[in-house]
Amino acid sequence: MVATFIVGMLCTHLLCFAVMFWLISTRLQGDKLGMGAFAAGNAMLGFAYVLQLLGGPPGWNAASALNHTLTLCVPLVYVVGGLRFFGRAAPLLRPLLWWALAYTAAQVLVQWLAGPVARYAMLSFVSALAFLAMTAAVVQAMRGVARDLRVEMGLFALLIGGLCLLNVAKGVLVARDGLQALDMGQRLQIVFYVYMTFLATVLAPSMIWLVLRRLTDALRDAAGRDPLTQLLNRRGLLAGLQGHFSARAAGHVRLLLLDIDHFKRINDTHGHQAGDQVLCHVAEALRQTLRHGDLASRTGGEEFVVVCADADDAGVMRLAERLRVAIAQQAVSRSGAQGPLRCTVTIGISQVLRGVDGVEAALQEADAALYRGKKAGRNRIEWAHGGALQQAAPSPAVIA
Ligand SMILES: Nc1nc2c(ncn2[C@@H]2O[C@H](COP(=O)(O)OP(=O)(O)OP(=O)(O)O)[C@@H](O)[C@H]2O)c(=O)[nH]1
Repeated sequence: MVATFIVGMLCTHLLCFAVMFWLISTRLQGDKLGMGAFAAGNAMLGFAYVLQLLGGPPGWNAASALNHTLTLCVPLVYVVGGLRFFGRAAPLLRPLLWWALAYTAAQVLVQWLAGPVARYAMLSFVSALAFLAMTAAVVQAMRGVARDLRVEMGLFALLIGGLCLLNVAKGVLVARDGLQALDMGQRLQIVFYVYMTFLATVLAPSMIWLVLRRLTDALRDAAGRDPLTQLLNRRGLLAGLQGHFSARAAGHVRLLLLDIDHFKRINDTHGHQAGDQVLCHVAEALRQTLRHGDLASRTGGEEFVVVCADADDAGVMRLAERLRVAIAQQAVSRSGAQGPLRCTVTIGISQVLRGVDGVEAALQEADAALYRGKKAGRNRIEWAHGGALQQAAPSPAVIA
């Protein structure tokens, strides 16, 4: 009676969360974060328990065979959901059909050759193997794709590992005591159902928490990025600087303010679309040239700010020069049969910055230096404390 009540609650729980996962997946556009697969997995497991409740005592019939196949398909469906959550394009329907067919055939064979006890023991041992593989996969993910979700993944590994052990114990009991070990009133069965209910109670809300985390991270990231170049915007730049200075071993930084030369002329001569391509070209040059730990942002129309971390004067100068040359030398990639287009930048470098409080002042210093560079002929680098350290080779700002 107690076991029947627990399994009834478990079914309700699994089916309710199946509906919730499905509803979430319908609200997500593009990346569904595996919610469709998790909904299917919950629905299949819930249906398997409904079959168990309605099917009566263990034995060989269609409901029991379907129950076993469904139960064994669920780990596969959850694995596919997990892969999709982490951005892998994992197919579901075809592998699921093959797996269901293979396991149903194995059931018929084992039932025919060794009888029902062997078939039930097989379900427990194969389930244990599947959960062992899932635990190993979750632990592996903690070192790779799920590095930012270590705590959550650790909890999942622990819970799925427990399920693996319970299945081993159940398989051993079935092999030793026969089908009576599966009586719903047996102690291990009750422990099993309570554990499953606990899992369903903990794992389903955890999944929703993970989706929420992913969505809020994506929102924060989008709010801090420039949609055209995918570099940070001003808000992202400030957040990046805050992150840098809040680290215990944070060193000083310098700000490099880059402004594309005669950008208005590029727009006027080649059109706004070409202007946008030039902006993307500069952004790409920044991405390719900067070191890990430096930050690149587009803070205004044709204005970029680079944060150069922990470098001495010579290092900052080398970086600025590499940027200037990279932008000037590579032609802007343009669609269609248009001729090559090049651009140059003028760069102003701020004094050393040791905390976020000084950002506005540092930007003003870099801006004043940049202004001097523009006045002095463009395509050059100027320090905030005066004096051009690099006189650029004269080159036309735009060669069309
Ligand atoms: N294509 C494109 N143009 C933009 C964007 N944002 C601002 N602009 C244009 O950038 C131009 C900036 O021109 P100016 O500030 O006069 O500067 P400049 O022509 O680069 O001259 P110097 O900086 O003195 O070399 C303006 O024509 C803006 O319309 C954008 O997102 N895309």
